[in-house]
Amino acid sequence: MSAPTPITTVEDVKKEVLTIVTPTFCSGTLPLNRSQGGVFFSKGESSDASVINFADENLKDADIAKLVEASQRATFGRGDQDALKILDESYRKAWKMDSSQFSPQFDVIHSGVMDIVQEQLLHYEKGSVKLDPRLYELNVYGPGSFFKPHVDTPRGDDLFATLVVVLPTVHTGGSLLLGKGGKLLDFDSSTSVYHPGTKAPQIAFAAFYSDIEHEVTPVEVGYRVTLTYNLHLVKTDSVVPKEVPAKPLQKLVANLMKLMLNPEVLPKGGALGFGLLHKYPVDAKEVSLQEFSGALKGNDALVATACRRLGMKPTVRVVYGYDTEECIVDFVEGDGSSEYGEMSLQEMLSGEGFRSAPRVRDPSYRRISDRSLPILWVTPRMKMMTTEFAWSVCHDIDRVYGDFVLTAELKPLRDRVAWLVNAFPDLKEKYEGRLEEMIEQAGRGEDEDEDEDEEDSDMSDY
Ligand SMILES: O=C(O)CCC(=O)C(=O)O
Ligand SMILES: [Fe+2]
Repeated sequence: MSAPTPITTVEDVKKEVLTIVTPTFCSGTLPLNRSQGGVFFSKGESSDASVINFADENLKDADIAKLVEASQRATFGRGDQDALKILDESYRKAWKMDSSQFSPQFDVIHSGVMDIVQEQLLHYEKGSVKLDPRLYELNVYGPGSFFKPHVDTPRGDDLFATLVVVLPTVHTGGSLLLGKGGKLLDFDSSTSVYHPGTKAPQIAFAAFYSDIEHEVTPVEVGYRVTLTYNLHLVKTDSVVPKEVPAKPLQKLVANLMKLMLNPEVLPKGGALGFGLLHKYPVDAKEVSLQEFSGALKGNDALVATACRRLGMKPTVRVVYGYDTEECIVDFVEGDGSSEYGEMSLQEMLSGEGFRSAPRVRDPSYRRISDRSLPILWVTPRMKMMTTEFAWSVCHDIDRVYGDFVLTAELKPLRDRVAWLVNAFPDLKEKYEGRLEEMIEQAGRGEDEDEDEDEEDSDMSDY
């Protein structure tokens, strides 16, 4: 039997990256004791507080009506500025209380909810980050209340996910649908806020990356009461040991490895490019780009981890586009100057003197380097100059969701095969000498092209 072919194509890897589904949400239920069921609240200015206990099996709609009385009509945000919050009951019809007005006894950390959420949503990310839950609002959805499809406002660069805790009340309707039309999850909390056997009150929770589209379908009967938390990314000193789910990662590593071994794939080196599947908050006002310091979500984190395992350093970059031109720039340290001389990003995006050559900056240089690397796109890239971005610049909004790409530098064939053989000793055996043959061939090719290479090294076109 002859040795297997150690190659795969970009199309194969693309198909794989796009079909792996790392969870983008998680949901569950937890019993609610009386000692955790109380919610204290005040009527705004007034200092007398009332309390309702949601673990009380005899809780009546009339009790919840008191909560409604102390609440305001819910607005929704455009951008992260309160001045831009809009009251539009054709879009969101519900009541809300800001976190300054109420205090739940329920503890989202000690109850264990955050452990579950972190485990699921930080799946493939390094163990040095965790999610900090910040209580945001209490919402009451009565009969006819709903929230149309939206993504949550990117409050701060570190907003990562949203957690909704549904308190036990008798109601029907009011499903949380994740993904367009609920294609990811139809979370009908009305059927899970009481234990199916014992009928004991319990909370139902769902957490999801904040850039995922979601909606709440109309409540039909009763009240649906929720606590919402913004889950912010924070660094931790204590590195949490993690068990990374092995299967999808192993499969992707194996496939990417075969792509690296394909002599037709960037034999002289370059970079693999992946359009990220999720969006991340960016500061729309910052003309000098800042380093991406966040954690990656779901499949994006999986791709970065797979690249790292194969010795390719993944970097998150941004693609700016204007008209038909585009360029890829790195993040600079934020000293006020852009990559493009003294030009601001806005000026750059408005077309004045825009540099159209897509380039990858060598990470070891402060300025964009003259060395441009060809990029082979595995998954399609998005452009940053979206209508949302333009809207934010015009309307003075601080943060928007941006589209990012991940690039992983690919060494010339000879070097990368040598690296792989060293890191994965069983490769040699598996491909029975074919790798040496390939290295030799690649070496010959490089020698032949050398002169030509030097001449056009600044001008390589993609
Ligand atoms: O109540 C829910 O399930 C989700 C509410 C929501 O989308 C929000 O408050 O932004
Ligand atoms: Fe939302």
